[in-house]
Amino acid sequence: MAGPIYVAIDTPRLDTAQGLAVAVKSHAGGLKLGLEFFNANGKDGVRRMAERGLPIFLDLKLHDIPNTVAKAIEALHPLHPRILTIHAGGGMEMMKAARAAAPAETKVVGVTMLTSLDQDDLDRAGIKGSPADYVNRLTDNAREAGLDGIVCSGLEVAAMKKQWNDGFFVVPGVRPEGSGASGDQKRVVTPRQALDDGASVLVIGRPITAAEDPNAAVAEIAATL
Ligand SMILES: O=c1ccn([C@@H]2O[C@H](COP(=O)(O)O)[C@@H](O)[C@H]2O)c(=O)[nH]1
Repeated sequence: MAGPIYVAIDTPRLDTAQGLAVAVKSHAGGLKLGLEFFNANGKDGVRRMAERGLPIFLDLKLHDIPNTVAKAIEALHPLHPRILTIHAGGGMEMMKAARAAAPAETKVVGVTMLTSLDQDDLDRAGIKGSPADYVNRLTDNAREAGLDGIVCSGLEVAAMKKQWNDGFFVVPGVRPEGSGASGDQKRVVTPRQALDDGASVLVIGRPITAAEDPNAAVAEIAATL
């Protein structure tokens, strides 16, 4: 892997996505494609992005019954994603089915608590305890189910790494020092902090893709790591 930064290419436009891939290529470790891109461009779009030569992280956050998730993952086999997300809240059987359905070379990681949520969101959902407690419970389940790792915020990654040393930790909600408002992200840390605390991969989107010069933006972030 060239580096820990996976750039979130969140656009429905294939030409824009390809332009961004070219712009960030020398400092990115991979490209993260999510629902916005996948729903607009499908598997062919993913193949076109893979032609750029960077590993592909398919962030589809699958969340359904075990059979449906397993079949959905089988349908993605031809794409050979390096990383694939499911929701850790989908239950033990679903996570086991997901891991079993994915190729060995794909890291299957469980989204614990979205970085756009905070304590208030947990309270409203009737979930007891703090974000740290909730992430901890779901991480234990993901590990027991045989997943490769989890998605969590940089606020939790140090504690999760401590208890799961060889886990694979994907950290979104990353904002460079002094980048101002964090928008819809509520649990946010800097790239340096996330990496120091044990992140395997940093997912960074808008601070790079919305910059006037995405290449300069990713280079600047990479220089802090
Ligand atoms: O908990 C999560 C899980 C996934 N994401 C995804 O990461 C990127 C973040 O983009 P930014 O522009 O850097 O905020 C985006 O694609 C999300 O779908 C997340 O943010 N939090």
